[in-house]
Amino acid sequence: MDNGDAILGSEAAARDWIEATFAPSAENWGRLERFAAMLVAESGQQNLIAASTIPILWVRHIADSAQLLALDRDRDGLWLDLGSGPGLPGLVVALLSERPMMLVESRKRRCDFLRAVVSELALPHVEIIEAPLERIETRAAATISARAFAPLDKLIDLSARFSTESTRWLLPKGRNAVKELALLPQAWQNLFHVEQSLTDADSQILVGTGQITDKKRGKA
Ligand SMILES: C[S@@+](CC[C@H](N)C(=O)[O-])C[C@H]1O[C@@H](n2cnc3c(N)ncnc32)[C@H](O)[C@@H]1O
Repeated sequence: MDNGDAILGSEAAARDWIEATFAPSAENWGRLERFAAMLVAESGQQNLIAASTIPILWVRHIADSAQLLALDRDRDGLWLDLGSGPGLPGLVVALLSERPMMLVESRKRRCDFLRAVVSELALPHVEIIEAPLERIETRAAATISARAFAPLDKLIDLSARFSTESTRWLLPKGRNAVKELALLPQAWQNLFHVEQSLTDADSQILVGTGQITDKKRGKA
């Protein structure tokens, strides 16, 4: 992916991009369609996605999530999705790859939805942790994603303990990506670069590699 790639401007373009990029089997396409339908249906019951985004679900949520997997291809190991909500991006990634996926979400009702999807779509590689991130056991994550979870500084404070030297950070940050990055200590900034979002011309994704420690913040 580079800045020359076109922005996905329609639902058809989003589906085509997913097809071309991940070549999902017919069974996995069916699962992805089912997840999309469950997401729309459940949005009538609880506040999962903005109603205005339902007509553009494949661009705004499905491809927007899938593009993170495209930034982390050919790697394996635990993927930790923080503040997963209805499974964005975590469940989309889990539907397009076999990476072990851990979804961390503190709200019970959202976790009920996640459990319903995992059960109906039979996704044994997905684990749902219903708890505040602050309270979960530390484990080494190969990839950490977080979409609309917290301001960058807070997000990193909460999640640094899951990182190792090889952790890939995938943090969609909308139009404030560069500004938020600039507020971090320089040594932390150095781990990241900025990728253009494929789904929104105004949005960017912070992509990083490495362990974040207090030493890099400048503390002893
Ligand atoms: C704005 S939503 C975004 C959900 C999803 N990532 C998306 O992009 O649609 C943020 C989610 O983070 C969850 N959350 C907030 N603080 C949390 C914490 N400390 N630990 C775990 N989940 C948290 C909320 O319950 C909510 O579902």
